[in-house]
Amino acid sequence: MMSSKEALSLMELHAHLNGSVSFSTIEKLVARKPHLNIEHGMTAIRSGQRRTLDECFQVFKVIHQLVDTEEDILMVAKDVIREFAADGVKYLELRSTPRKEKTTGMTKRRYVETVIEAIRQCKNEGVDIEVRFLVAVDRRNGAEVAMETVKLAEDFMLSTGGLVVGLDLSGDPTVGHGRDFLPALQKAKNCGLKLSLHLSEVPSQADESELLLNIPPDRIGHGTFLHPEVGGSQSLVDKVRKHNTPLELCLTSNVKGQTVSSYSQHHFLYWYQMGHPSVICTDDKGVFCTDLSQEYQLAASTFNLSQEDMWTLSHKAIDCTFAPDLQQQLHQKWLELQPTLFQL
Ligand SMILES: CNc1ncnc2c1ncn2[C@@H]1O[C@H](COP(=O)(O)O)[C@@H](O)[C@H]1O
Ligand SMILES: [Zn+2]
Repeated sequence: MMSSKEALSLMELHAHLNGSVSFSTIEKLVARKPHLNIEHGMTAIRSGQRRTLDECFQVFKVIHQLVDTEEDILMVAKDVIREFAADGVKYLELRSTPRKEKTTGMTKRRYVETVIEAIRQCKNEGVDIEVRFLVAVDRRNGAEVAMETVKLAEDFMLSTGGLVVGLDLSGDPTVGHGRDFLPALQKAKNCGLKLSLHLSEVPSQADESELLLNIPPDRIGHGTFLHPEVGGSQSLVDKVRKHNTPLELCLTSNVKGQTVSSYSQHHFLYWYQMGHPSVICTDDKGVFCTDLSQEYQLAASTFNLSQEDMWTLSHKAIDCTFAPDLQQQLHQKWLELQPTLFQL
């Protein structure tokens, strides 16, 4: 028996920086920018509330208005890192879209540098968490920007001593087509960046997923509509299984964003029962008002998982990180805690 949920060590592999901003950080940002007249109801989707995915993307626009200087980015990133650590997360892969803000003079390069600075400061302050960064490509910005972003990510991968580990493809899934991003994604892969791609987050992306799975990516975000029962196909499932590509699964995000009708209908069960690498993640803990330990509890209560099943789930996530240099030390950490968790 495990004594308390805090005792579980966790791995977070899918967290968008600006979607992870907590209520208390939003309050600090609002105090910095009272003229924007932004209330908390505009930046988060509370318990029991649902939004269309499109409405979720409007929420990100509001948060971006609040987070538009280097100082904001530094505060937001440090707060988010500390909050994940307080929740028991020992390894965090943050992802974020570099943004240029004309009005404040923030450049994309400074944006990434500031996130890296936040990671370094937390490390120096002794926060008990390892953090790595994925540079995100927002599909709404098109192929040319994607290629520039890959160059930026490559530069930072080389200059940060391995803190930048990969590239993410995200943004409104109903905008654009994955084929336009193939050259950028191929280039990223060839230069050693790991790829995590949001795939089949909405129905009718089967063609795109088929194409992007050929790269192949190193991990898949959501993959909600990959399997045949929900309009995907066996060929998509076979591709994912052939490469043993881990899935990053975000229960509350999908339920609140209404791509999944209820927790019990979540595709976690499909992949988990198959024994496929499935990693529970938050996606946007601020916007969806959750945290990683809550997502584990939800998975446990919905799918009847024991404490030991949860430990195994989080333990297996170690093999899915983009930081192979840390895997041995993380395994060690998990094994040291195991006897106290289960009183072996
Ligand atoms: C809900 N499902 C989702 N699907 C696709 N992309 C998402 C997302 N949730 C977040 N993002 C992506 O992350 C950005 C916010 O963080 P950053 O400014 O990059 O730190 C959003 O603008 C979107 O591009
Ligand atoms: Zn996501």
